[in-house]
Amino acid sequence: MTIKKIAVLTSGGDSQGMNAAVRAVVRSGLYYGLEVYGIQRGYQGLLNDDIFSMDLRSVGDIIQRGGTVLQSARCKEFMTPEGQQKGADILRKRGIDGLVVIGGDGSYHGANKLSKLGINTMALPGTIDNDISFTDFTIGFDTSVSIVVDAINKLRDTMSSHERSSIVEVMGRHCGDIALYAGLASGAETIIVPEVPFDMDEIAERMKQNFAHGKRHSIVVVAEGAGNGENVAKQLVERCETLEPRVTVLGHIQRGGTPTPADRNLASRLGDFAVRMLIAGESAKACGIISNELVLTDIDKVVNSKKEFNMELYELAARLSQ
Ligand SMILES: Nc1ncnc2c1ncn2[C@@H]1O[C@H](COP(=O)(O)OP(=O)(O)OP(=O)(O)O)[C@@H](O)[C@H]1O
Ligand SMILES: O=P(O)(O)OC[C@H]1O[C@](O)(CO)[C@@H](O)[C@@H]1O
Ligand SMILES: [Mg+2]
Repeated sequence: MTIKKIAVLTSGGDSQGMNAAVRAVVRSGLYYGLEVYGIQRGYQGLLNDDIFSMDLRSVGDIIQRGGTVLQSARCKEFMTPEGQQKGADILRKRGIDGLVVIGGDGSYHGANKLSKLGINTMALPGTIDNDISFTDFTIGFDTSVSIVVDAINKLRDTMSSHERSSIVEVMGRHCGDIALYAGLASGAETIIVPEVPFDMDEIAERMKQNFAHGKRHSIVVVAEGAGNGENVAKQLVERCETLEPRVTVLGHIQRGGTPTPADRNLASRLGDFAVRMLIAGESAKACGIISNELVLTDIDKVVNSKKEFNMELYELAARLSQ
């Protein structure tokens, strides 16, 4: 089948670089002679038939912008078989024969359902969480980690002056990658993630010992999926009242701001790849990057496997933070 019309949407939590990905899909699509449509507000916009034609100028001046010009949403109706059927019918009625979904694991599930209903679908990893398997990195993760590292640099200054401990809660509902990569890059003493069991007695004891041996401030990074910062601070004080922890919840700051060059380039490569693969007749695939090579994997396989946690990096961070 020759592809003529494609559409693109962004879904789930936004991520820095989604705009660069949308730009790449639109410009590559037009370059290869396709008609390209944008769907506003993710699957919600699809169900509302909120679909519009895009041209070269629709994606001008957005490569450097965080957020998503297509806007994003979490859509309950699309979780139902009836909602998914309605979405497929709308795409078919409009003659759209290829869909690019940019989003996280939940959005991938939605794309998988649409592909099972006969829609040619490509999924791009757009989430700060880095929780998608068959790709080393997701679009937005690098920017998010940079934001966390920048914040920890600042926290370190004041923690050092006052000889305190900083508890930094970062995003990652079920995935500790932001905590891991930001923790390693900022020399955090402790990294608490959902993938690795932790012992608060042991953490408090190590902090106490460190303090006694001259390391008089420390950084503890907690992924939200492993607990909340306030709770961690409370448990530490219960075990050692001299620790003086201060909690910072970085929250949605991690999802905003200009994407790093790494995220823009990843998004540009993946967006263009998705279009070329649709034209080549591929469908029901997830686009990713492994060892700097673009790779295509069945979406079904991706949504049914959990991303492997990088224990090597976790152990490295522990070795270097003594
Ligand atoms: N199992 C599913 N079947 C169909 N659609 C789904 C499914 N799970 C999620 N979706 C759709 O995808 C949307 C986005 O999913 P979710 O809220 O999990 O965010 P995400 O894409 O994982 O992004 P992030 O985790 O980065 O915020 C949901 O609101 C829903 O419309
Ligand atoms: O406030 P929202 O938009 O529901 O998003 C919060 C969640 O989305 C993510 O940031 C991913 O985008 C998670 O890490 C976080 O738990
Ligand atoms: Mg998700």
